[in-house]
Amino acid sequence: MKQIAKVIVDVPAMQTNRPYDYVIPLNLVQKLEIGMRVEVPFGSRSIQGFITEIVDDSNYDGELKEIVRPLDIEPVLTEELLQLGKDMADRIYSYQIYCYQTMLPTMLKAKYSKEFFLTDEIEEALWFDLFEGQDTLSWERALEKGVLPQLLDLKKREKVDLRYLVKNQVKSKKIKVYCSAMSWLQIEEELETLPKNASKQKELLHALQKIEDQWMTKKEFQEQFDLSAQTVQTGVNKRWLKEEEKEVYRDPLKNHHFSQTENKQLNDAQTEAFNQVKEAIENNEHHVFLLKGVTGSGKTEVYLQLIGDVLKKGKTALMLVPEIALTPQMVRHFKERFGNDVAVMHSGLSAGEKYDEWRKIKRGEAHVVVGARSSIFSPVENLGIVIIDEEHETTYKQEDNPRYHARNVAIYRGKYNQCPVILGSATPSLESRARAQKNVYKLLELPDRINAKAMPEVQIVDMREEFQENNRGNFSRVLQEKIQDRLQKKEQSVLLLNRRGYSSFIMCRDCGYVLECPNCDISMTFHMDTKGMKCHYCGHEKPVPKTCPKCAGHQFRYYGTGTQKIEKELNELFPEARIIRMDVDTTRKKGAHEKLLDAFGKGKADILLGTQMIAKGLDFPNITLVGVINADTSLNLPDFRSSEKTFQLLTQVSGRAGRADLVGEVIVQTFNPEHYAIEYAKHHNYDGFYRQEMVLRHHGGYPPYYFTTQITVSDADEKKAQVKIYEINAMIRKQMGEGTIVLGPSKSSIAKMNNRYYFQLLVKYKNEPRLHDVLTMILDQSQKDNAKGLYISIDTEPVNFF
Ligand SMILES: Nc1ncnc2c1ncn2[C@@H]1O[C@H](COP(=O)(O)OP(=O)(O)OP(=O)(O)O)[C@@H](O)[C@H]1O
Ligand SMILES: [Zn+2]
Ligand SMILES: [Zn+2]
Repeated sequence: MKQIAKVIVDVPAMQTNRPYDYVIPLNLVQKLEIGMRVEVPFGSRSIQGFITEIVDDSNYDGELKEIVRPLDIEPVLTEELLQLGKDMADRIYSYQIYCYQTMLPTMLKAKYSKEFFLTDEIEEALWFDLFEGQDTLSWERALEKGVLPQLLDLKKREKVDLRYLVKNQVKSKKIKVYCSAMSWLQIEEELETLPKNASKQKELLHALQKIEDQWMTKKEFQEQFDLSAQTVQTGVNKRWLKEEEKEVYRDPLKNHHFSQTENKQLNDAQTEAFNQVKEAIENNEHHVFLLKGVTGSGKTEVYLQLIGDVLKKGKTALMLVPEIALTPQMVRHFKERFGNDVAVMHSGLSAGEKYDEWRKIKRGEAHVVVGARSSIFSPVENLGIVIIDEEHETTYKQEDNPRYHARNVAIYRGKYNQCPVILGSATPSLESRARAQKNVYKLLELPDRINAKAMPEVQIVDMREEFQENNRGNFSRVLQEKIQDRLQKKEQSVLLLNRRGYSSFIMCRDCGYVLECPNCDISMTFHMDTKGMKCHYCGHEKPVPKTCPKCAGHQFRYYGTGTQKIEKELNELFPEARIIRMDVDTTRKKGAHEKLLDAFGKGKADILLGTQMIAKGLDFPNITLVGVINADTSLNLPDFRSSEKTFQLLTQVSGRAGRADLVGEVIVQTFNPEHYAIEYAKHHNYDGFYRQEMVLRHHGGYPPYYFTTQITVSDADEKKAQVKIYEINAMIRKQMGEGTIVLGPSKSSIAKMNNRYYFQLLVKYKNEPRLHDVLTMILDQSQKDNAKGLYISIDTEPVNFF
């Protein structure tokens, strides 16, 4: 019987954003499944695609081409993910192919070679025929021999499997493991033959009697039985131990030891929150819960117990954490509770590690996924709960195409699986809080810290006064005193340098010239470590000029304060203090982030100085002082969310102080002490902030009162981009209803980037059912321009305004 596969092809364009029909070759009928990748002819070439549907008939009039070959032996996308990709592409004006590719680990996107391997015994004749007497068979060889259909059959019978080998030869990882080569009795005999003084070897033999047929690495052997490497090697040489190679998952946490933790006794507020969600789990009901709990209120424990509950039902759980909060401390909570049932996904993993974690999830070997934004696409089945911690974080929105928001994807998956979604935060986004107000989300609150611990006292320091009194440094006198005090008491301090919306640049003292990037419309940033200038948008680098390009003056002024400069100042003020600095420079190396935090946790430093990345998730008992060096920089951004972001940052970082027995204290230095974001943060008053900010948003016509969609046009030719944005502007204005506001067109605030010119338009609306069609049409019509290098991008609910 003839079968047709509908395939989304790897041609990201509006016209090709729909399935194409291909005939399934006869020998693959009944063997291909939806969600598999296939190679298909397209025009004159061969490309990759995803099967989204298999049908008996095609409406296509012309002659259909055949699928060239499958690229997988089992689906890489589930039915749910296929559907999600389709809906998502439409909602966020992207292409299905982009959405599907985003869902997969890089290893599956990269170029790869593949091999079949035996997982079970097969008939000898077949073994010789297919595998030529070997354990593995490369994919190419299988194609050459034309035996793919037979292999797929064997796969169905669970006799063979396929593994991917990346071009650069990162194979599945193998390690050597050892096991006793002798029976208990044989060992007894061996013991008799040993001389009296061979005590080490005897120890080894006794150890072997204990492990029986358990396989271990040499290292495990040494550690478990307290033996030296040499002794173990003797055992190998004497053939007391037999050796074997074992395929292992690359375990990014291999050096960590996790001891099992038990559920904590929940307090009243935790219990109440837990029960409400549990009810939804019991009834297989989809609800979105907003768990608003002050810092240190024990949100994590609630997540843990809910996940435990879901696992007991044989279901799976997705736990999202912002990338920078995905610290070992965070992961540890989950590993300690659920052990190997947890897969961890974040950008710090190598491609191989990510692929291995993904496979664990796909195969159902891990039921809990803890990860950053993109792990919302994990191929879990039978989903029982989705949790998004720190739900207010803007990094949950991807800024490149596909511009999805993990929160929306979470809700989609929650609906699809009829399971609850929890959005947790001490400082919920205004959008989420407002939805809870309208009962779209259910509000759950943890108003107090665990054990009724007090919130830390926050003191605001007016830096203008410091200035007037001739303190030109970055540390106010109070903050200096407090740091000194902590040093004496051997307690720890955390200092935050707010770098949001902030850059350091150099300016000519004589003429005021500021060095700008030649490709972009932005001043270049000065980097202390390399003593060079760099453009943050295109990466262009330059040495610091010796003379001013404009007036040939020799003197430059350095603006802005980097963490290095602050560290230097700290060193001068407190020569005896041990300082750990955490910023992009000190955390670039893999594992550095974790090492630094670990050292701080172990008390190897008195002060942790860092950027935003230290504001979250730290739960160290000895931190009693938090200092915010500059609260204001993020207040001055041309973004209607600048107050919200500042309030969130201050609240989060304050939350690091006094979480255990010691009382915590916070010093916030600012040039705007009367700003409401700072005032409310001082009093830990989220609700007050929420009310005032809502009034302002209402007046300004901003979210959550309005939806926003931003349209950006860019081209290497400024004129062309400008003409296009005016065209779009006219089209939109003509069709939009009353009450919809169109702002612009205007130059983007970074009007030139990487030698391309940017223009934008912002549409604000409450209810605009036609907008979607109009925008889709605009994208449709822009195909020709696209080929000539003019790009239109549409961002729904942008989170960063520049
Ligand atoms: N029911 C409980 N009994 C005792 N200790 C608890 C309980 N629940 C949580 N804790 C402990 O309280 C501390 C704070 O909890 P947790 O880190 O989960 O707070 P959080 O709400 O996630 O805070 P943040 O938003 O600041 O990250 C942790 O050390 C945790 O182990
Ligand atoms: Zn000059
Ligand atoms: Zn640049």
